Amino acid sequence: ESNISRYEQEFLEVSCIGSGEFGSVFKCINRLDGCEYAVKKSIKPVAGSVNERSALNEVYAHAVLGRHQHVVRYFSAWAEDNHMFIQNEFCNGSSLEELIKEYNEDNKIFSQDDLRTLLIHILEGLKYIHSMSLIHLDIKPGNIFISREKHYNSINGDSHDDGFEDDEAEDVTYKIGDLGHVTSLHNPVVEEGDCRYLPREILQEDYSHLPKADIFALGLTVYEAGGGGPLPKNGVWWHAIRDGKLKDLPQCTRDFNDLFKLMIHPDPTLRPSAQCLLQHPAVSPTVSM
Ligand SMILES: Cn1cc(CCO)c2c3c(c(-c4ccccc4Cl)cc21)C(=O)NC3=O
Repeated sequence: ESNISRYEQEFLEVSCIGSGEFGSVFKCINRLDGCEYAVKKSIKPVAGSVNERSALNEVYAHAVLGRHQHVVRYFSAWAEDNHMFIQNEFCNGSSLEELIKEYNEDNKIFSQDDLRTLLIHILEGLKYIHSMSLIHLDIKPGNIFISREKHYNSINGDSHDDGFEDDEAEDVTYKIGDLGHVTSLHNPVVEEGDCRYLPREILQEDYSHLPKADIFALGLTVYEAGGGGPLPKNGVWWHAIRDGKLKDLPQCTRDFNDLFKLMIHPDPTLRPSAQCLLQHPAVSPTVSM
């Protein structure tokens, strides 16, 4: 019957985990499989509007991008009673934006190794997205979600509990989410992302090197996680960054700081690709045979 909502039928709503002009995101439990999901509920966009294109883009992108460890997994999308729903993988460790806020409040900083892990995970995700001739166009801390898995490896196999939690290891996985700005490399329809992470060439409507816009945004995202934020939305400092000027992060080496400058280079052709950065000595130190 039309008045029974699929959302209510299939999901138990646990809590609201985000809301904005886009709509609201809920942590839900699927009544059939008992798993947790993130379900975004938004007002159904007007047919033919920019919002509809963006909403359809998101679902097309998820459908094409299938499954990758560093891209938030998509399960389903549907429309009912003037709303649109998209059901994604629930990442239990909140967003990078929230984690950066916590670190700032607790006066903690990401170590260079933490930054390297973040960089590698998102580069792997971007390498996959770009390999499908797609561009994300809104890489930023608020669109990077974290999954944490606890592993209990029994130390040297003996069963007695020495009372220390050292047998608890925690794996953190960073995932690219929110594919609402994704566009195709070949016939790009650019919906600009957050201006704090936007390279100058996109503002000037030069779409000839779109994958490098994601590299630029990732460079500033990792820089911000390392304590380089908050990033300007406009003004003199916004332009200084687009001229390639970034203060060094004190916890990082010369090489790592130079990596940020390379990723945000004013000339997009001089920014390395995701594939190239993954082989950069400062990112994955080459094993000297
Ligand atoms: C605000 N917010 C908080 C979270 C939980 C992070 O620990 C979250 C998620 C998503 C999304 C999301 C973003 C864009 C489109 C659809 C969804 Cl479900 C939003 C999320 C998503 O796709 N998966 C999430 O975990």
